[in-house]
Amino acid sequence: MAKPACLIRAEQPLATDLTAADRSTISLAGSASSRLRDVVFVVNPRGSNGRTGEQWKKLLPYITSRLGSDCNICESLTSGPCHAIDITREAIREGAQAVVAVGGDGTLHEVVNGFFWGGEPVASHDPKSSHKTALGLIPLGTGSDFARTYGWKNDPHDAIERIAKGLRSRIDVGVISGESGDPHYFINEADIHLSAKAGYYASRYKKFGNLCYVIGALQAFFRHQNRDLRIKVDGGEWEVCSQVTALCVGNAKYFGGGMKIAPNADPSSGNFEVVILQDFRWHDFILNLHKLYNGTHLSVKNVFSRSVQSIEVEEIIPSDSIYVQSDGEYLGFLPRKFCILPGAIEMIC
Ligand SMILES: Nc1ncnc2c1ncn2[C@@H]1O[C@H](COP(=O)(O)OP(=O)(O)OP(=O)(O)O)[C@@H](O)[C@H]1O
Repeated sequence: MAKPACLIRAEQPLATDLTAADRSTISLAGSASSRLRDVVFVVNPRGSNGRTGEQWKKLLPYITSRLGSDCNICESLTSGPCHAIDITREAIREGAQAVVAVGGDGTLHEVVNGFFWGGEPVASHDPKSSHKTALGLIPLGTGSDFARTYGWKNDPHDAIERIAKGLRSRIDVGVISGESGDPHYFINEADIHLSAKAGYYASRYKKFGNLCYVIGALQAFFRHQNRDLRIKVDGGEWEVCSQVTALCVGNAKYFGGGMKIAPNADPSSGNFEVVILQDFRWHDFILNLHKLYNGTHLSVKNVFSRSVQSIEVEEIIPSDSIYVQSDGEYLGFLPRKFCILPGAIEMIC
């Protein structure tokens, strides 16, 4: 079975102390003023197959002119997977007004994980500080699925206007715990089995844009076997879910580059929408693909949806053939429990 590219462990003590190199990646693009609050832009130059970095270079002068009189613009380019987590933690500790993820869902996922450490929200070093750091997003990824729930396009100018207005809304965050108990956070979707395997393969074909998800799904069906799982919802009794093709825990509506998998999910509701596909074959997937994209698949035979605050999942016969991803990032283990943290982050919406 494939190994995850990077395992985010929010309790890793290493992450508390940033190296000088980490600090130096946060640079001020405008003229810094101590009166103004910092807005830290965490940019993945490799997002969308390198297009994010190119777009960012053109965007920075506009951001400086649009926002520079109200805040210190801090630019921080990530050097590789997981770097965005450390940058975010450091920015929050230094009292940033906002940390803005610039890239796709993977970058947003890492920034969200940077809002937590040791199972707790990260706080400013300054005990007198009363403000909370907000999360912002300039969606510039391949799928940019989280943004779709809000109707946001990959249009950076719209995103900059949202940041300029600065309206905040509390949104829920999902927390995943494995056997070791190390928490791992997600903001969009966590999903198990076929869809996660499809996402894993899709990541190899990002140069084809959104088509990567269809290629990934077709490849995932090759040698795919549905699995019997048991689930426990909101601490109730264990229930058997036979022949599960995919189980999706939606905090927001979309995954896989625009599939509206959890059409009733709302990141401000305090609940996940869990959608379970059972006993699907590749031809069921093809026949219902248009319904998955427009969110009308809940009426299809063997598709079940429910609103939950927590769900525990186990394989009835343990195997190492179950793929799991959170926000499109491959996890590499079947976590025990998915719980909602209501209103855990203030987002610039
Ligand atoms: N400097 C870097 N070099 C290579 N990979 C990086 C770098 N910085 C971040 N990454 C990794 O790139 C991955 C993908 O980035 P991102 O999600 O921004 O773009 P995307 O995959 O094109 O978009 P989407 O996830 O919306 O489909 C992230 O998971 C992150 O770990």
